[in-house]
Amino acid sequence: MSIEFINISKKYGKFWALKDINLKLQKGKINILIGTSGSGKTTLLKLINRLIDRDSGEILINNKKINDIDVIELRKSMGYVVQEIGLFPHYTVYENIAVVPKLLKWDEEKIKNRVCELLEMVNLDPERFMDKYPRELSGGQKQRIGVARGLASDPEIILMDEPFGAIDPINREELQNSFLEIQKKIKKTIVFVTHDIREALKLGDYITVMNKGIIEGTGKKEDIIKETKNSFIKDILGDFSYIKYLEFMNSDNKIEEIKRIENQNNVYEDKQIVYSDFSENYYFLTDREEKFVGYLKKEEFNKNMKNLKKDFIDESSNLLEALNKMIFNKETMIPVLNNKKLIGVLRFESIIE
Ligand SMILES: Nc1ncnc2c1ncn2[C@@H]1O[C@H](COP(=O)(O)OP(=O)(O)OP(=O)(O)O)[C@@H](O)[C@H]1O
Repeated sequence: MSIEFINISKKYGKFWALKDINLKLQKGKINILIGTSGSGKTTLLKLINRLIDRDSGEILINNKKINDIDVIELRKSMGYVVQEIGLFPHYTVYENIAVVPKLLKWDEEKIKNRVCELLEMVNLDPERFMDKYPRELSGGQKQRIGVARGLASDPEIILMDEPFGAIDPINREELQNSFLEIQKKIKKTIVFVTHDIREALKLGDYITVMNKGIIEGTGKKEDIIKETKNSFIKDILGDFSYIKYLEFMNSDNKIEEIKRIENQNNVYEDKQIVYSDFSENYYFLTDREEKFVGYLKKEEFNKNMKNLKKDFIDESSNLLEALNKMIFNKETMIPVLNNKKLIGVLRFESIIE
């Protein structure tokens, strides 16, 4: 579901918390709102589920004005995860997660299945945790329950206000990783407030940078990273050099195809298949199941297999890992695997383009 803000303004007394905001958030993506303290991020987020009402302008969800939707229905249709977690202390983990499904009058069997599924999704054993009370959980575990609760009714939109803000760095990293794994499966429209640039770059597909109630810039993460004109955005990015950003980007659309060299079959060992890159600088060997074995420069092929290089990156690796391996191997490309199978190569040129 897309979310669109049209000429949205919000005043607290005489103070303009949001000034004429025009913004479209992307369906099925993680949309980050980042900015300095007091820039209006939380206000913008809470306008979406009408915890706060706008003074002027319209917010559209799937082209429908949210002020035309019953406010309770609107809230039931969205997940909401906040930093303070807000778990009910006298409810068990099960009861906390089941709040919205119960409001939606799901039958008990369906709720139970959903709670178990969600606990597994956030890496907590349902048997062990279902009947615990919030006071029996660590901060990181509570936050996982908070995320599970936000996802409970399988809403299309999930609003997250610094959900990992209060967690120590190690647990935070782990939670962010699980969250990315979950989002890969569920592909929800997520609006995620943070003031942590690392978190924004790690999690965001799209990033909106806010400052004093206005939007300084919005766009795909890759484009925000390359921003050179807006000094506020440059300041937010801080002393991150381009090489550091590579850690937050993956090889997605940069993988180059390879071609199978039919007549080279069995040249080396009868169990292997040969591929090359399109410019035929390298030859790649796989076994009969197409599992990667190694690669060589073309001129070395058939000569000396002891020079066979075995390094590769996984499709999900970030570009910094890829670059590291290239430098280590003194090569300008690295094979890319998915599930041990060779799917292409990544070149140095495509990292810097
Ligand atoms: N209920 C309120 N009454 C008066 N002023 C408010 C109220 N809520 C927020 N503000 C002010 O509006 C501005 C924007 O607040 P908001 O919470 O949206 O900022 P934020 O970007 O989320 O900040 P932070 O990162 O510190 O949470 C701030 O200056 C804040 O003091």
